[in-house]
Amino acid sequence: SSSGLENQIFQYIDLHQNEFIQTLKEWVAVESDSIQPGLRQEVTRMVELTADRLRALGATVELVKLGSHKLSDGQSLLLPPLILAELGKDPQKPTVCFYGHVDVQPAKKEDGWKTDPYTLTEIDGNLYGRGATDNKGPVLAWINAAESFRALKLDIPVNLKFIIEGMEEAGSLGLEEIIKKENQRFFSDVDFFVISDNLWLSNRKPALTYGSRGNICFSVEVRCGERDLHSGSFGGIIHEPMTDLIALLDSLVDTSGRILIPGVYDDVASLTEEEKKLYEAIEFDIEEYKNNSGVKKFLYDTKEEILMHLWRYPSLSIHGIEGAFHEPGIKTVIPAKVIGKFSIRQVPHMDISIGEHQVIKYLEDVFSKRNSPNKLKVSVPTSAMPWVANINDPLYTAARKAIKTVFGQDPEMIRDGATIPIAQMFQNITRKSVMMLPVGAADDAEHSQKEKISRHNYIQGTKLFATLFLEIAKLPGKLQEKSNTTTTN
Ligand SMILES: NCC(=O)N[C@@H](Cc1c[nH]cn1)C(=O)O
Ligand SMILES: [Zn+2]
Ligand SMILES: [Zn+2]
Repeated sequence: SSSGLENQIFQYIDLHQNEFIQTLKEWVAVESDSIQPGLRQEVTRMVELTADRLRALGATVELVKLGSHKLSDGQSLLLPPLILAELGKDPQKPTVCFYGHVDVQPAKKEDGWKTDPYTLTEIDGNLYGRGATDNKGPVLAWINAAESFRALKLDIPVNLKFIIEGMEEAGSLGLEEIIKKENQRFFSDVDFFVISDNLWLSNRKPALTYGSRGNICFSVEVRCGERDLHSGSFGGIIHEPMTDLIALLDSLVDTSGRILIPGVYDDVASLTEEEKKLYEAIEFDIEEYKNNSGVKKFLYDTKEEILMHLWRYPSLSIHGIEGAFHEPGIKTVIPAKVIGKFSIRQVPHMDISIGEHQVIKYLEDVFSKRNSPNKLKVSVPTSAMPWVANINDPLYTAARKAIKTVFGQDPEMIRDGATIPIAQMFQNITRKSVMMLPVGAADDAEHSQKEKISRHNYIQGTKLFATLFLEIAKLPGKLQEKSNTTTTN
């Protein structure tokens, strides 16, 4: 149950919910798509808008330049700056660093959205819009939580730090270098890292996340010449790049979802009896999860198999083909250059560099058997490591308590099938505690045409973060440890 202080904060949050939603609407209106080069300025504008909001909160904000990156056509494009901000610097208080991203996946009304993706629209308690749950809503919920303390003239019981990026959906370009560089400076006094960039496993039951899969993204280019050709004048007498590419892509997974690249499963962590029991104990409604996807049948029928194939086994997905004719209608062309995009979600203890090598070698072998004179080029634009944390860490204890207070129930302890590149970077580079605390529900349709966050989850999420500040401040040991360090220094 909640304390008087918590009730005061909750009441403030409830009373101001429409203002919090209005800000989310302003953020969703910015088309901060980090994938399409033409929208890069909007991502930068979104980062600046976020910086303004943090300054209004009283935070000190640094905008760190990340340089530029090379596009597949050789052009170089400026990366949006990264935000490092801090609010409070009391050596007696623990320091919590929050990570979030304000870039979004691409979205167009024509993709099949019922509402305009960049106009946050409330229908039956759900707020639809690109970025509503991934990740603008959760970032704002954290800011709203801090703002509520300040508006009530209450002391925030923890020091807050923020790292907010604008390139997450494109693979967190430039991020790792900064974390390494700032480890001894900006991150040196951070005690806890909190990431809120994933979803619950259920539509209603809150969750706490202690692991995520990594990802290796591949680009497979097949080219026959400089320009597209008329399929009447050349069809039948040349080796077509698209035919080669489709054969390559078709060689990657079998109909049971098994990856066909030799060696890919070799290093995957073996399943212990103890781990097996974890899956049995989880509450997971297969029908609900299926409904959320809109798909009639999954590759697996049992809860245990489904969860293991999302969390602890690798998967391979084919995302698209650049250069392929994809518009409605007919265009009788032979594309001269096509680039297939696929990725492998990596799990502990797979090795990225071995994985890359195995995949490239396999594609070259398959291609060589086709006796095609076309040029094959395989590259790895981005990769990220999987992450698993220790759930006995005090940070998880604080979060469990906060969840119980706000939602009246214990969280499901889960891992995530998606990738948050920064999770493993934080853990590996800083050696501090890292936790993912989702506020969105399983039916939020991240990356899809019906992305939403419910009003309930957005507002309760704001309360959850405010409660987490209070719970972290109550953790034993930390204060003492900190004041000891201060005295000895
Ligand atoms: N909400 C997190 C998310 O969607 N992350 C992306 C990150 C990524 C991985 N490879 C390229 N981008 C994801 O697809 O998991
Ligand atoms: Zn995200
Ligand atoms: Zn995402």
